[in-house]
Amino acid sequence: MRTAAATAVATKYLAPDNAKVLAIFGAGGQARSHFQTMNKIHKYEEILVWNHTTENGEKFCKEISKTFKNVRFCSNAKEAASNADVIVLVVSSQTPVLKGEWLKEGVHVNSVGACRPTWREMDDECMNQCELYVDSREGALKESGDIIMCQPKKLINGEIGEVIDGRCKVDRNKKTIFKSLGIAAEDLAAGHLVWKNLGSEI
Ligand SMILES: NC(=O)C1=CN([C@@H]2O[C@H](COP(=O)(O)OP(=O)(O)OC[C@H]3O[C@@H](n4cnc5c(N)ncnc54)[C@H](OP(=O)(O)O)[C@@H]3O)[C@@H](O)[C@H]2O)C=CC1
Ligand SMILES: O=C([O-])C1=[NH+]CCC1
Repeated sequence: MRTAAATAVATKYLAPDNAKVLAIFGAGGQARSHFQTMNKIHKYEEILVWNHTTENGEKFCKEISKTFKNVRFCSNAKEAASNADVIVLVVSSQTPVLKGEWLKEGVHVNSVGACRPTWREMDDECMNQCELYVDSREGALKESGDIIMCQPKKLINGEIGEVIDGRCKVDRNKKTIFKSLGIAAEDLAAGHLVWKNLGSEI
């Protein structure tokens, strides 16, 4: 849940205010936790799901349709991406699943998978069309295959912490990416919440 909470915070600061369509790429554990947190940021009218196996994608859609009616499985990744205002990539892929040529104006992409220096989930065109924000510059330059392998080399606009405290200004009309890799501050915040809510039980 802490990863999905971090994505939701990044989306709050980077995505267009009037986001109506969410696309989730992936149908595993992170897809489920992101479904829960992303709905707290925007009131989505539709959720589109793409997964490389249809069976698991449809199972995920059926599950979330119990609490969110307007959800649809797309067997074609382009269809999901090109209609979305916000995209969440939560796949264990080593090669790009999202292409820049599919992106809508002003879209915000949360890239949560591809956490190894040799793994990709976005193609170079996607990287180069978007303003790039990360959780940690140091981590991103060592761990993100999408950043390390991108040609031409992609510059990082800022860390999400710098956006939140106002040091880094964002133009929400532009296409944006939040590259998430996970940082210790998120674990500390999650641990603190658990501790606080346990209260007198411990
Ligand atoms: N940024 C961060 O802080 C964190 C990132 N992660 C990363 O998020 C990603 C998802 O994690 P999680 O949901 O827990 O993993 P799961 O194993 O639960 O789900 C993985 C998803 O990726 C799909 N998938 C597997 N192989 C491929 C492939 N070759 N191409 C496209 N899709 C594929 C699976 O589909 P199917 O099941 O149908 O095969 C499934 O939908 C992982 O890469 C993980 O490392 C995880 C935690 C924290
Ligand atoms: O921070 C984290 O827990 C992880 N980051 C990449 C995979 C798991």
